[in-house]
Amino acid sequence: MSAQPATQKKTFTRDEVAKHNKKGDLWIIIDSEVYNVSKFSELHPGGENVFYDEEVAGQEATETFFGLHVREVLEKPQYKRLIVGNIQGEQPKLKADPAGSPSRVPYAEPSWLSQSYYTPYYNDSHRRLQREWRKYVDEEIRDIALRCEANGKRPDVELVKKLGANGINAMRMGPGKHLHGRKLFADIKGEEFDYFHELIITQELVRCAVRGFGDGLNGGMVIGLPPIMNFGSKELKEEIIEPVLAGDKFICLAVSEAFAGSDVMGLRTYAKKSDDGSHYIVNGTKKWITNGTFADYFTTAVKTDEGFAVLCIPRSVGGVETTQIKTSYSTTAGTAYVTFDNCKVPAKYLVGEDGAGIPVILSNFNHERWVMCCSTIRASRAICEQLMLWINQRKVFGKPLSSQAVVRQKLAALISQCEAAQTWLENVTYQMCKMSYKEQALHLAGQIALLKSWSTRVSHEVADNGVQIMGGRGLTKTGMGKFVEEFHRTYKFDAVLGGSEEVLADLGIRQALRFMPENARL
Ligand code: HEM
Repeated sequence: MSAQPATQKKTFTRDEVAKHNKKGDLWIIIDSEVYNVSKFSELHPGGENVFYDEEVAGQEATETFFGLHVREVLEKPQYKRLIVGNIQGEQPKLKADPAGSPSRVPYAEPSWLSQSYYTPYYNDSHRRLQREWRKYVDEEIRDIALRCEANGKRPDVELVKKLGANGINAMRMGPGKHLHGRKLFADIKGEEFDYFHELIITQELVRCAVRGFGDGLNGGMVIGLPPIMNFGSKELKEEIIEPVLAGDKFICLAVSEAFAGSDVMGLRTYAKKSDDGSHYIVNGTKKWITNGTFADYFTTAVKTDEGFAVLCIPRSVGGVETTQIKTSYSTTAGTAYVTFDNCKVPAKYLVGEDGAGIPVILSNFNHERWVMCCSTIRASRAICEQLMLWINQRKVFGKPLSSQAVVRQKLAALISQCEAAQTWLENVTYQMCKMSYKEQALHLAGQIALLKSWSTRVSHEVADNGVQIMGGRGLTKTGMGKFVEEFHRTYKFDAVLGGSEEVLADLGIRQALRFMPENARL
């Protein structure tokens, strides 16, 4: 039988396929589907020769294929076109589950999403949000995310506007009055929205495994808008909040400088109030400002004659320059070096009181750190899923990698840490749901600091051992190890940003010492 045109799908016996085993007439079988690779073999990125092996040419190549490629290769239209038919009486068994489905790989989902498990925390509205948001992320966001991550361009403004229209941008700001009466994604009621809903939004987005894009997609809003919402004047709120939530304007938080990172007291950016009090003249620089390259507003920590203050500086006042910083993640995050050069900022852009800027900046730290815990813990789990898939399908010395005890030991340690981290996170989230903002500041600042500090230690273990388990592929930007490579290159962001691992560990213990009973003795 001669090679069929790619469009004509037929059924074949294995004996028929076996006859197409030479250059110019070359077929292989993958997952019961017959591929005509006669022409493709010359273009194959893995080389032409691999196809002429007698165990490959005209033969069943499923296991060989999955030892070397990710499934997504077969899902690309240019390769789907190579299919000429099926093996008689057989059906594909290895197709991906539909978009939005829960993963069936053990430990790939937090236990509340695993079959047969119960949970005290999540109700029907959480489950509805999770189902619909995962589908949306898989179908509407993932491809854009992969494209932007690769080309380094900012996330599509159209997408941000869609997320404004369906309520997601507002939901990412956490529970509160801004959600009451608003139309929200998955028909969640603003009044019932709690921190578990927010956790779901954050954790599901992380599954795309594109760290730069994740921060690029309004990361600046998540940390830059709360000071306006909590401390801004009525006029400021009216000017900024809705346009940002709608995706018409972009905002970022500008605190860290080349001179000062976690050491907020060392900031040098200075805002000099005019004699008539009508405006400030701002001079200084800011560094590592997420979304800074495209932000319209900069929620900026400054020094003033009164001490510290926060000014929400519009780019439009002039004198604001932003340049892209190249970091270890994609430039899609819009990370900027910002210079303020004699910016004349009207006094109405003061957020809170002049001289009382520190509480404005500090007030959102717990929430910001908790969001970072949500994402780093979920990203670590996603990597464990990749590792489970890898050890299951990769063969070494003729046996699956999973047959090596040392590999199982490593994975056991990683999965245990991910499980423990998620459980701790859910406990903290539950406390947040029960406590007022003030109570959270008092009782949870230390807990959240310790949780974030430990979560990024877990990420470190996952990244480090993930590469060891994947080998060279864990250091390669394409192919089977690409998510492990990306995680290994970017997990440190969470360990450094939002309070470094060591500073937070220390904060956790210092907070605890404040509560030591006076009569505590060994
Ligand atoms: C329809 C069948 C096939 C298609 C569409 C295909 C496609 C690809 C693509 C796109 C890559 C580069 C992407 C990546 O790094 O994963 C690749 C790499 C490779 N392929 Fe294939 N391939 C096919 C079958 C095979 C078979 C049957 C073998 C082995 C006998 C093979 C061996 C390789 C090797 C060794 C590499 C390099 C992998 C690496 O660098 O880790 N391919 N293939």
